[in-house]
Amino acid sequence: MAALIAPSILSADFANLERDLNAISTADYAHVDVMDNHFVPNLTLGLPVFERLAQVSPVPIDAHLMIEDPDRWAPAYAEAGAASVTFHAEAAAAPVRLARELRRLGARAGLALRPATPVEPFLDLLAEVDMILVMTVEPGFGGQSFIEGTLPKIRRAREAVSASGLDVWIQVDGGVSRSTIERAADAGANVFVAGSAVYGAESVPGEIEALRALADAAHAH
Ligand SMILES: O=C(CO)[C@H](O)[C@H](O)COP(=O)(O)O
Repeated sequence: MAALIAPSILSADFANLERDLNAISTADYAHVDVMDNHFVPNLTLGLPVFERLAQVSPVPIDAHLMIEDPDRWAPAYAEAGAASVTFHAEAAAAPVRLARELRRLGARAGLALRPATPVEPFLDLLAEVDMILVMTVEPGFGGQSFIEGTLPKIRRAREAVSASGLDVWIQVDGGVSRSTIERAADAGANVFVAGSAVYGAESVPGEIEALRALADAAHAH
């Protein structure tokens, strides 16, 4: 299981998004956080900006929609060119219908869970999604500390995916850094979102490589 690194542009310079996307050209994905100030108490960007990011990004875009009513809005992000669109289980009215629609539009479908949302109700639906995002902080802001209590949930999700024989990715987002990535990888995550750790580093490509190496080494144990 190769570790995939998805730097979050929430920690980029919003006046220089194209430059800061080019800075992560060695990453596997660019993680774009869409926040509506309703589902989370923060506001980032919407479709018009997203469409341009998808056009100029050197790497595929992994959209994380922290918005209400994703049933209505998420398909447009797939149409705008997102390689992967992740919506929140707590916000979706019909998650299976929405995941099927995203796949029909050619995107990977991701289901996100806030730290307090259990994964168990969704384990029978693994065949309907391409990725489970276990939030390792409360969504809304970068720079928070990793919630260690989410590790058992990552582990249970990985065990269920392995038992199913399906290739469902498990992503972690929030507080991922050199000091936490190994524990998340050991618990079974294979896609790692990191905002402040990457964009705050002295060398952005160096940090991407260091995170990837640590996660790969943890997987190898
Ligand atoms: O979804 C998020 C917060 O809700 C983000 O992806 C956030 O950018 C993670 O940042 P950091 O790596 O600094 O914790």
